[in-house]
Amino acid sequence: MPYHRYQPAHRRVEVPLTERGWPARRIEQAPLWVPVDLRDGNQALAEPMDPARKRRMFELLVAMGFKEIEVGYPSASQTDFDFVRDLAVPGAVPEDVTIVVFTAARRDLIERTFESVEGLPRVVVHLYTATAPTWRDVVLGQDRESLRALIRDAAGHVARLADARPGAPIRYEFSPEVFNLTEPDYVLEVCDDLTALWDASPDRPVIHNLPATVETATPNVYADQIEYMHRHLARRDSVILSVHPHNDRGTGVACAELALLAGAQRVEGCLFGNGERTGNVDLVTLALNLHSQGVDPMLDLSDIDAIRRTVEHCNRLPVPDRHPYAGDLVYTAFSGTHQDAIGKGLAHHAKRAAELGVPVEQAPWEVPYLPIDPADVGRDYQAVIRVNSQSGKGGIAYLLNTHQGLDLPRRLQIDFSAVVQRATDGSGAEMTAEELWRLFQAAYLDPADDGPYALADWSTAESGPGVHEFAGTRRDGGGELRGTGNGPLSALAGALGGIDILHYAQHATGPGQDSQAVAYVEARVGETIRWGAGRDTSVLTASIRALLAAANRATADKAVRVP
Ligand SMILES: CC(=O)SCCNC(=O)CCNC(=O)[C@H](O)C(C)(C)COP(=O)(O)OP(=O)(O)OC[C@H]1O[C@@H](n2cnc3c(N)ncnc32)[C@H](O)[C@@H]1OP(=O)(O)O
Ligand SMILES: CC(C)C(=O)C(=O)O
Repeated sequence: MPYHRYQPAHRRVEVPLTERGWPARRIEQAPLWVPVDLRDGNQALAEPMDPARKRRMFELLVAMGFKEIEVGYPSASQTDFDFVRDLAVPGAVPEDVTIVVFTAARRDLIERTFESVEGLPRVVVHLYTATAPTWRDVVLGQDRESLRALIRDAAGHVARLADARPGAPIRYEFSPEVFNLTEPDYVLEVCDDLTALWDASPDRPVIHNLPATVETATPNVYADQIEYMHRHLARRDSVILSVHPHNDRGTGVACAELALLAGAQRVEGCLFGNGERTGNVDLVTLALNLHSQGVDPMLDLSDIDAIRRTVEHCNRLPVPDRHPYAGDLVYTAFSGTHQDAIGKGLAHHAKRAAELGVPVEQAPWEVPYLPIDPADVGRDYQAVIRVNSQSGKGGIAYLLNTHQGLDLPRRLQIDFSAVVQRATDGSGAEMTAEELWRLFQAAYLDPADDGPYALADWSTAESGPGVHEFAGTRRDGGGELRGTGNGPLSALAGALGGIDILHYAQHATGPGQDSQAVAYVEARVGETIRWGAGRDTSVLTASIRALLAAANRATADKAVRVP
């Protein structure tokens, strides 16, 4: 691999920051969020959004609570232009939402941009020009001074058109594209020029948006760059410092978070990280990271699956199964020890909520392996634990408990887990809760009717105080079984002869009189120990069937048939 062809970030741009405040700070409030799905996200799609998709995306962003939304690059295409014009229809944009439109620093494009926003009451015009040396030299053919003059000229044109516009004033945004590879002193010169030219003030601040257009360094480098700007930008109280990280190194979220520590107030990004190449920073992850720290993200993400479906429809791109907070598998544990911990954690959580007298969804969250309560984003617990060959007894017991109301004794959990292992190792596939239940039935319930002790009929009677009789007829023609004991079950054990009951448990599978009883018996026949289970509306029948199942299994030692 020719790694020697590449320069480390610190050799490409030096940040003259000698001491830094960001490592010691905490994020205590949400930044201003600005989704750029309809512009930066859209321009990265093989098939850009059609008007209907743009509309759906816009409505989603409004419903989620975004207050500033970049809606397009109206001078770039008729679709974008028309979409902005549609938003100019009275009532199309809620009163607390501001529209951002994007333009390069070219007079013709700027003029078209202003045409598009005619009649829109709250608008930010977002002007951009690449400022990094390679872009200056190779793409734009400008040196530092001529490019600075070009930007000033374009910004002046923006200001003139804004001044000439009747009605509500326009706000201004500038992005020195590829900020992260631009000399810091040059960024300051260019941005300070515009702060002055646009006459920014605390009540009409200018937005300076500092993009990591192509992410090239570790997030601490970006944080240093942002802190440097935060400390040195002129009229700082008249500037909203914004960041716009991309994700080329996979650390866009970290860049945004460290940038906030370093003084950034506003973040541009896309839902689920759509955008050029590896994408823009993911606003959903950023917002839910805040949520998970007890900070109000100021966005409604309570139905993450609905949001995801809309975004997938608009972008025609899937959100991966492992995507933070939103992927299909991110609240799911397959592995045994994780399942065990989650199962215990959820039980503990329910108990704690009851002790505090609050609903479970209000109780403080501290469940192992789940950074947030899936219910916060509209996910249920059904998919939290799923079973495959990596699963242990905890997860298996959890599924049988939540789906069938079974509360398996610990040794039966261990026993059944080996049965599941054999089945999943054999198939290599995941086992659904329904399949797990069928396997449990085949292993522990059905053997009551399959073996030497399968009975055609049976009855019990109390022949005297503490004296119980059992009588039954074997199905295989092996004659009658009769026994006496101090309870019906010991009477059956007596009838079977040579069988010890090592463990017995029973419980109802749900509340109410109609719920079924389930009984578990661990029995020894000679050297062989086997579990059996029974389920019936009668506790007695469930118990008798559990012992018959254990006896049949121990005697016949049948291999479990995987259904
Ligand atoms: C990082 C970002 O996301 S930046 C946004 C990128 N988004 C897009 O490009 C999507 C929409 N763009 C478009 O539809 C087109 O590029 C248009 C309509 C804006 C312009 O189209 P064209 O006039 O055909 O120009 P083209 O697409 O080839 O762009 C390159 C030209 O723009 C110039 N240019 C690039 N960026 C800028 C800028 N910020 N300000 C001024 N000029 C610029 C280049 O120097 C080049 O000029 P040249 O042709 O004289 O060499
Ligand atoms: C020009 C800015 C805002 C941008 O899209 C980028 O640098 O990625």
